[in-house]
Amino acid sequence: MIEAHSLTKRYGERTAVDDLSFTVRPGVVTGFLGPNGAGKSTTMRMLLGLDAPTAGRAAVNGRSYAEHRAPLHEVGAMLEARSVHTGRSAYHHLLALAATTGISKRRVNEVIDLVGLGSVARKRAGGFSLGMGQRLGIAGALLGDPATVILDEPGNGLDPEGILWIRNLLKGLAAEGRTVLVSSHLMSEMALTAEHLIVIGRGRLIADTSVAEFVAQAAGDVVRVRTDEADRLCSLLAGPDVAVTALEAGVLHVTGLSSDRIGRIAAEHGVVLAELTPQQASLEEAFMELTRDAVEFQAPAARLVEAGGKGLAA
Ligand SMILES: Nc1ncnc2c1ncn2[C@@H]1O[C@H](COP(=O)(O)OP(=O)(O)OP(=O)(O)O)[C@@H](O)[C@H]1O
Repeated sequence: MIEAHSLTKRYGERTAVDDLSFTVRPGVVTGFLGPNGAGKSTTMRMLLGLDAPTAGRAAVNGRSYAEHRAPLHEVGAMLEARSVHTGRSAYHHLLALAATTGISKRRVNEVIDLVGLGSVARKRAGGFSLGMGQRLGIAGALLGDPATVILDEPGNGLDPEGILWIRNLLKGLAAEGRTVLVSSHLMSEMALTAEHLIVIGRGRLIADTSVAEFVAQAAGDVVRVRTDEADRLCSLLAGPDVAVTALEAGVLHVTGLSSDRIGRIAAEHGVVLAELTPQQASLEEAFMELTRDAVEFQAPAARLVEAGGKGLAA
C-alpha cells in the first residue's frame, strides 16, 4: 500500500507537487497519469525517499521509505532505466545491487530469467537497447521480491511483444497481491493494463478512480451523427448547453443531448440520419479532456462551436 498525505514539493518559486493525497491499494495495477511536467516523477521520488517533501508525507507499506529496515524487500522501483553502470554486465549490475541487501545469487538468476535477459546477462549493459535497459531496470525493481512496485514509464522503448510482456507481468504482480503503481504515456496500453487511475495535473489531483469510471465521466453524452443535412441539423439542435463539432463532412459530434433526443428532433424535421451512435471515449480522449487545463504546452485544439452559432468548426 502506498499513501500520500498532502504531499507538496516546491523548487524555488515552482510548485511541482501541490497538496497531493492518494492511496494506492494492493491487488490491482494503478496507473499514474498526467501531462508532461505534472509532477509524476517528483511524486514517485518522494514516495521512494529520494526527494524530501516540502510539506506532507509519504508512506509505503505503512512507513516512510527511510524507516524500512530492508527497503528493497518492501518496495522495488524503476525510475530511470539508464541508471546502470554501463561497463558492467546485467548480471554483475544485479549482483552488486543484491549484495547491498543480502539477496542471493539464485534470486539474481531468477529475475534475469523473469525479465527475459538470460541470453545477454553476461554482456555489457552499456551496449543494451532501450528495451533491454528497461527489462534490466525492472529486474532490479523485482530483486527483493517487494510487496510494492513503482515503475516510471516501464513500457518506454519496448516493442509490441515487450509491451505485452510488461502488461502481463504487471497484472501478474498485482494478482499476487502486490501494490503496483505505474506511470505511462501510452494511454491505450494503460487502458489494457490498469484497473485504477490516479491522474494529476500541475501537481494536483485530478482523478482517483477506476479506468471505467474515468472514461465514462469524460465521455459525457457525446453522440456521433452522420447526415447529408449536417448544417440544417446543427441549427435544429441549438440550445444553451449543446455543442456540436464537425469532424468531417457530414459527421457531427454532439454533446448535451441524448441520442434519443437527437433522433426525435431529426425525425420531427424530416432530417434523414445515416448514423446515430452514442460514443464511448477512449482512455486517451478521456485523459485529454480531463487534463486539458493542466497541460504546460498546448497545441491549438479543434474548435468547438455552439450549435446554431456562427457555423461549424472545420
Ligand atoms: N530538480 C528540479 N528543480 C527544479 N524544478 C524541477 C525539478 N524537478 C522537477 N521540476 C519541475 O517540477 C515539475 C514537475 O516535474 P516532474 O518531472 O515531476 O513531472 P512529470 O509529470 O514526471 O513529467 P514528465 O511526464 O514530463 O516526465 C516540472 O515543471 C519540472 O520542471
